[in-house]
Amino acid sequence: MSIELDAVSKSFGAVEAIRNVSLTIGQGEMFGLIGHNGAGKSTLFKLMLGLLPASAGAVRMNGVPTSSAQFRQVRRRIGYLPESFVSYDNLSGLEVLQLFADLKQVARAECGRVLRRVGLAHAASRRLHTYSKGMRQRLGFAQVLLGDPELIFLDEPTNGLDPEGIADFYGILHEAQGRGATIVITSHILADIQDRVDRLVILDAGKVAALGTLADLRSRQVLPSHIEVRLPPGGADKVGPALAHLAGVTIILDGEHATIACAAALKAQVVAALAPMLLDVSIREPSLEDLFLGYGGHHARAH
Ligand SMILES: Nc1ncnc2c1ncn2[C@@H]1O[C@H](COP(=O)(O)OP(=O)(O)OP(=O)(O)O)[C@@H](O)[C@H]1O
Repeated sequence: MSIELDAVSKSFGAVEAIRNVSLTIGQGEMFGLIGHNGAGKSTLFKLMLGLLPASAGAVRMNGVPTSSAQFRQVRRRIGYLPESFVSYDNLSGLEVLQLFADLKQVARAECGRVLRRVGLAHAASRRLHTYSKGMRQRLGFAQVLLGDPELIFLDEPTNGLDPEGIADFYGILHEAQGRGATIVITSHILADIQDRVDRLVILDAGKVAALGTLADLRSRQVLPSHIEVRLPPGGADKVGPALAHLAGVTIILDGEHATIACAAALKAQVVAALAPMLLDVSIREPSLEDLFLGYGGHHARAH
């Protein structure tokens, strides 16, 4: 399913939570939504789900406006995991899932398969109050998967999951993507999302600060690459002279280690110039965290 936002704005009284956002998410895409606290991520999700009406502009799914009567039919094909998945503590995992199956008009027989898929088969008959945070999150994810949705919205889905849980989770998402599902995901764990989404948008105070693939975002911002080297005793003194012919290179010396920041286009020349004296070298490309801070995510530090 494709999603189209056409000049969408949303105000709550004087607060402009979303300002003139236009973007298209293609069918089968894994799309990331990044932004600091209060940037408007949850509001944008709710607008896309048709849970909130836009103050201006239009949201369409496969061409169907979320404000139209036909959207009820489209909504059946959507799976949604809210930021905090709360359910009935006195029910078992299986009972909770059966409740969701009934609400979604999906056969209850699907519940066992989905519980197995998220690794909860062993705990199906245990009451929810005995579940850990990660198990609850897995159950929330199981609820999303019921009925093989064509569009999956996940708000901070890896909260509470351990590294194995996160890997399982993305494995399942890739299966869904393989059968053509479109996936929209928010995360504060930037390192977690950066190698997994096809494209992403960075929201800043309700506006699109950046939109594209990670490579697009990196190339537009021209952030430096960092080359970290280990040198033999006395090597540090030779780094400056060896790189003197290259413009725009910053060198930080720390004993036998040096970090050289330079434009991506200069990496090979820096390494070649230092090659005779290198004991070890590693290159760190700008991370999503670096991009996020550069595109306005610095506000996140205040929270
Ligand atoms: N129902 C509401 N009434 C009034 N203001 C709201 C409402 N919902 C959101 N806002 C405001 O809209 C802005 C965007 O909030 P939103 O929850 O979308 O941000 P977010 O990016 O999801 O933040 P977080 O990362 O903290 O969950 C904030 O200033 C928030 O206070």
